[in-house]
Amino acid sequence: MPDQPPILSNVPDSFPWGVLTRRHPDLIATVRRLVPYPPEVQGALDELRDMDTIPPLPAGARDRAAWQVWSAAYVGQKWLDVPFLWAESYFYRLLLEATGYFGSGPWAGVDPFAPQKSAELDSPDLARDLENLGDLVGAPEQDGLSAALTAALWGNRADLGFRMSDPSAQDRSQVDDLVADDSAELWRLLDGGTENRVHLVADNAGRELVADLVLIDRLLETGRAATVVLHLKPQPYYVSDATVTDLLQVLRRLEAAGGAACGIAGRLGTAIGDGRVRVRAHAFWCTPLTFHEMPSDLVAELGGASVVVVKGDLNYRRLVGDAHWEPTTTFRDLTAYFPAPLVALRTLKSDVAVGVDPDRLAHLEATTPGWRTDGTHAVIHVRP
Ligand SMILES: O=P(O)(O)OC[C@@]1(O)O[C@H](CO)[C@@H](O)[C@@H]1O
Repeated sequence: MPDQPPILSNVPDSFPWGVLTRRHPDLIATVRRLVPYPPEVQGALDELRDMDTIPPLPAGARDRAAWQVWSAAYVGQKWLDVPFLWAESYFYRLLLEATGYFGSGPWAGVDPFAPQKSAELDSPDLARDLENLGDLVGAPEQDGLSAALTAALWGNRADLGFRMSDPSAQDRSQVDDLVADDSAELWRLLDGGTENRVHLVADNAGRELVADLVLIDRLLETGRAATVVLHLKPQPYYVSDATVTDLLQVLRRLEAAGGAACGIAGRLGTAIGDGRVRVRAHAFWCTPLTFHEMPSDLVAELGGASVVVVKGDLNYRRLVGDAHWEPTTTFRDLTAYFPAPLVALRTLKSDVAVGVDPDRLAHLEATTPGWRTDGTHAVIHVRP
C-alpha cells in the first residue's frame, strides 16, 4: 500500500471514535436483546464490550495462527490507538468468538446478526422494491442495466451497522448527482461483443443483495456477462455482510414475492446450477488486510475477470487504503495494483474520499459538512 499513515480512532468525536465507542457497544446490546444467548455467552459479550486493551485470540481458535501475524503489532494496545480498519475487523472476529460461532457447542454456526437480517427481508421497503422490479425487467436494455446499477449502488446506503448508529440515515434523501460517475466506462468495458466474465464482490445482505442479484440477472440476460462469480463472506461480518446462507434466504424471498422477482430467482437458480453463476466465499474477505495484500490464489482468480465490481464502503477502504488521502488523489492511481479492470460502487459512510474533482470538492466542503460519512453521497469509480 502507498506510504500513508492509517486512520486511527483516537480523535474524540471523529467518525472512527464514534464507531468504536458507541456503535460497537450498541451492537453488543442489540445482539444480546435479539438472540437468547445463555449466561456464559452474555458474559463473554459483556467482557468484549468493556475491554480496554486488545487481547489475543484464545488458544485453540481455528484461525489463531493467522491472527497472530495480523495482530502482532496491536495486541496489548488500547483499541482506540490502533488502525481503525484493523480494530473493526478484529472486533467482529472477537464477537463471533464470544458467541461460540466457531465452537463445538450448540451456538456453533449461529449468525448473531440473523434476526436483524431477517427483519430487513420482511420490511415494507423491500416489499416495495420487489413490486417495482417488473418495470425494471421490462425496460429497454440499457435503461434496465442503468437502473439495476443505480439500485446496486444505492442499496449500499444504509447497511445495518451504519443504521444502528444513525437511525435517521434511512430517511435522509440521497444526493442523486454522484460525487464521481464513471459508469459510461463500465458499459464500454462490458460492450457485449465478447464473452465477459464479471466478478461481483458483494457487501450487505437484504436489500443490497437483492439489488446485486438484479444487476447480475440483467448482465446475464442482456449478454453483457457470459458468466458471473459472486463473492460472499465465509462468515458473519460487520452486522449485515452477506454470507451464502443470506443468499439462499434472499432467493427464497424473491421467489415468495412472485412476479418479476420470482422470475429473477428462477433464472439465477438455473444459472447457479449450470455454472454460469459461481458462488465463492474466500477467507480473505473477512481479514483485516487491504486488497494490496490479497493472496495469490485470489489475485489469479480475479486476474481472469473482464470486470470486478466491488461493492460498499468497507471494501472501498480496503481497495484504496484506509487513510486520510487528499480527496483529489485519483482512484486510478491508488488502485493501479489491482489485477483486473475494476468498478467500485460505494455510498460514502466513512472518512476516506478519493477521486473527487477539485471544484466539486470545494463545493461539498463549503456546503455539506457530513458528505463523507452520512450515506447521502455516492461514487461509481472505474479503473479500466
Ligand atoms: O461496507 P459497508 O457495508 O458499505 O459499510 C460499513 C460501514 O457502515 O462500517 C464501517 C464503519 O464501521 C464503514 O466502512 C461503513 O460506515
